[in-house]
Amino acid sequence: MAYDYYPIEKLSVYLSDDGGSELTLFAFMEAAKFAVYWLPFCRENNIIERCPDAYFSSSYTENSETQKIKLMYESMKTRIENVIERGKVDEDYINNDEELQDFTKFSIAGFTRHNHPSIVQVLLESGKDKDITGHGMPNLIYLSREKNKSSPHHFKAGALNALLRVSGIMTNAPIILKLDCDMYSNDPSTPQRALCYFLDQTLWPKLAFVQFPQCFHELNEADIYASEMKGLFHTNAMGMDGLSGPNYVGTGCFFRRRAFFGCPSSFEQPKIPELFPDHVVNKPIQAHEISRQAHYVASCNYEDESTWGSKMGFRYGSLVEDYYTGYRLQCEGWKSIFCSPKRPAFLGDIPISLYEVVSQNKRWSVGLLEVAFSKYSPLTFGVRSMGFVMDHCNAHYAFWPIWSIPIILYAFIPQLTLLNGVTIFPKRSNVEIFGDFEKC
Ligand SMILES: O=c1ccn([C@@H]2O[C@H](COP(=O)(O)OP(=O)(O)O[C@H]3O[C@H](CO)[C@@H](O)[C@H](O)[C@H]3O)[C@@H](O)[C@H]2O)c(=O)[nH]1
Ligand SMILES: [Mn+2]
Repeated sequence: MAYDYYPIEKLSVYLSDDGGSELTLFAFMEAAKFAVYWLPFCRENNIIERCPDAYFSSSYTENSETQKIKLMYESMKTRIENVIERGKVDEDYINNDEELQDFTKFSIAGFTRHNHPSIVQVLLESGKDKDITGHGMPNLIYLSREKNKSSPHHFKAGALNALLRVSGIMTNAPIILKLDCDMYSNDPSTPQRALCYFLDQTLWPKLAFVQFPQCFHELNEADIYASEMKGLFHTNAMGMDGLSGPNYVGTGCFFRRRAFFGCPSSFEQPKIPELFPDHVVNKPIQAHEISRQAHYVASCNYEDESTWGSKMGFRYGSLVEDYYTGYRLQCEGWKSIFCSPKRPAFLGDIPISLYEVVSQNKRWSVGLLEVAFSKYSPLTFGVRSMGFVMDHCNAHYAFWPIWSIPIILYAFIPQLTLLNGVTIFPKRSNVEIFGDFEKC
């Protein structure tokens, strides 16, 4: 919300809560109340570190103003932590009837994270809500899509498609930033950087997304599990940027809304005209009609008999919806750009325990193999759609899990042969080639 973006009223922040938790809604209500102080504070003091947590742990100038806002931030944090500890939002944390009504939606009979109606909650409305200096605030909207056990939810890709549609109904901005909940924005000028590419007339017709690298904070010095993934997020992306562009890596990526509706030359029509990417919303986001439609497009059966997940939106069928979606967009002829400024645009959390690393790698491996052995495999489909070199880059990812076989063999066989006295590596004297090298 604190981006350097003018006019700020054109910015809308959507939060997807796939867990359907009143605690998350409470945290966001608190964040909205704090934001009316924090945004003018950042603007007037030219703060670069706009994530409050990062700002207060940096070496900032202490004065009465910073002390006051820090106190506010700390008390907000304590309130949220208390609510999380209790596991529910008690009455003493609810300020008025309106808030009470919002929270009762979570206490209807049978409400669980896997089974509940869709909840769309406008926490801030641009044009109406102002900060303490009278400047406008961006829109802030909470969404928990409908879930029930009989409809497939398609994990993160499903959540993102619901977000795409709800944001389409409410504001329908042509450019979308997708950010994971474990990342924060580290540079207030990032939207300008991305927009420079989108506004370039030579790139525009085929440009689908601008990807920033995933960078992490709190990396331990040795990074013993090699979680920084420099090869994946930096080196390979830079190379692919010289071809059709990098892959989408799930977060820190600016998309053009149009890219989710078919290839550059043919448009895939959504069911309702309000979801067309060029539709201009001319009703306030709290209007009854908008709210009704937002609930409708966030419902479980909205996608029935539609091409959402196959030809439209984020693609279903792989646990790595990011790789799969980026790859399919490139197959359709879309291009992408890699933007890696000196100051990281986003910073995120990294898995730090062995258990987390193993489960992340397992998830990625299963997801990549799902693509490798699907009808859209880079070996068959990709190579025809994007040419050999670009496809080779994508195939390198899809078949990456197969590396585990030689690595496991290499990890065990030398020890086993050593214990059993078997020689597997050639003896130096047995190999002619060494002799030849020596002669050289
Ligand atoms: O059913 C789900 C599962 C996940 N998420 C969200 O997905 C995001 C990423 O999940 P995380 O646990 O952080 O996974 P990572 O392994 O760190 O994610 C990497 O790998 C994922 C799969 O390729 C990508 O989606 C991520 O963007 C990428 O950072 C989070 O914001 C979650 O809230 C959902 O919304 N619904
Ligand atoms: Mn993550």
